[in-house]
Amino acid sequence: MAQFFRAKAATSKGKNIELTVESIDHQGRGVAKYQGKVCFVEGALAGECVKAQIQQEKAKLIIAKAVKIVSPSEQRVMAFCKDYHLCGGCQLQHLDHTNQLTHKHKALDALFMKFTKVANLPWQAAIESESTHYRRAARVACIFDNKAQRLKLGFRGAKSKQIVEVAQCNVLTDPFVHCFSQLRETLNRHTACSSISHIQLCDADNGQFVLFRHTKKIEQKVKDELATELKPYNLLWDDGSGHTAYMTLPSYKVAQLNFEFKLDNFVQVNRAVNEKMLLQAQSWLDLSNEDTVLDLFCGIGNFSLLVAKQASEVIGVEGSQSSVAMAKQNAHTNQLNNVQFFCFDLTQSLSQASWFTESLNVLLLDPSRTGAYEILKQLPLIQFEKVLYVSCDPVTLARDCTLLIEAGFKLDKIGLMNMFPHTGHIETMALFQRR
Ligand SMILES: C[S@@+](CC[C@H](N)C(=O)[O-])C[C@H]1O[C@@H](n2cnc3c(N)ncnc32)[C@H](O)[C@@H]1O
Repeated sequence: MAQFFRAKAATSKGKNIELTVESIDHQGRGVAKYQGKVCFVEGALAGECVKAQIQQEKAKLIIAKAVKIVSPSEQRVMAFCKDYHLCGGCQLQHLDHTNQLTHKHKALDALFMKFTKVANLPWQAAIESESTHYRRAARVACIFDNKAQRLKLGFRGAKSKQIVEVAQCNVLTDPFVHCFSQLRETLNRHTACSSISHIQLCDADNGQFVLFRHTKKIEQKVKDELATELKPYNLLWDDGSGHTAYMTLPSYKVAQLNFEFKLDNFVQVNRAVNEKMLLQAQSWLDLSNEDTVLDLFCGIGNFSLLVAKQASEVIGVEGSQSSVAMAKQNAHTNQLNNVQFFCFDLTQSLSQASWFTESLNVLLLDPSRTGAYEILKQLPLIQFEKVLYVSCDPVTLARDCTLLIEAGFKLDKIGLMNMFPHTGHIETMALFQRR
């Protein structure tokens, strides 16, 4: 076959350009134009003039990072974390807290307009918590640095595998704000800890849990020494075999219900927002003992158990076997007999779903970021009177809502839940009623 010479495209990566930022997108990035291309600028705010460094250039768009703010916006504030510009955890610390919510509203307005053509959304008051010390669970990355002969631990840098060795993190709840130096020093006293690949922190209602994921065997003697050195944390070990021995399960309480979980289950990380979110769901749904609720992506039963207190029957569906087991256990210990849980991959065909019945009349769904398009496309939506969509991704929410609107539902209420202040995450609750 003939071989043609193809010159390499000139790369603009690393080039500094000057931009005037027009708006910010749903991920909190500045949006500007450069030589006819749309340019997304990390760390830049609407109205600012910035010097930015190109990270990536494609046919129609450029990804860049602000390196100098030439004329700052009035909404710009000093980040409260000294590692903010390196750490990938927060993206909006440079935007003042009240304007973060305004930005998230505008982003959703724009996405709903784009996908559903619905304007003037029926906004309700946002659910909020303290803007710092709100995060009860986090994952800490670890790597053994061969050159320095020590275990490094911290958070991954923005879009990078590098570990930023933070000294403290003020979005974590109090017990874990300063845990990093203690963990670093203690683990580095034990050579056996060099194979720890990550650590999960969880500030549950019944204590603080720290799970170490490791790839090589760690002797019980070392684990016992660490348990003493890292008191009062409850230490847990995961060697990748899928079996972690729990003396006590972590748990949280909402409205007199007790939820136990394991650290591989999904739990909402902002305790205050979770509680308000559940109570808002209960109030918006306004269920009676004639309602039969389908709770899709139900996790450990966070919503299912609360709605089971009012509805006649609840069916919870979830893909993680371990979460389903916890959901069943939680229903049992909270003495709720009108709720059943099923393990099912909701991207699969509904014809395989033994849990589906025609008597279901209320739909609640809380999918992960990929949304719920596959299952919404298959469900006979006509049988539902109300749909409550809890979302952690505004793009998939707006996309999926087109299916609900096409099926004859009207958006009745929508509200932000500021689950992750200072980050680009946008969490939303939307209630649809049959027209
Ligand atoms: C955002 S969490 C919500 C969990 C629960 N509603 C809560 O409030 O804690 C999304 C849940 O969907 C589950 N999930 C993700 N993809 C799924 C799929 N394809 N099929 C079934 N469940 C899935 C995850 O395991 C997770 O528990």
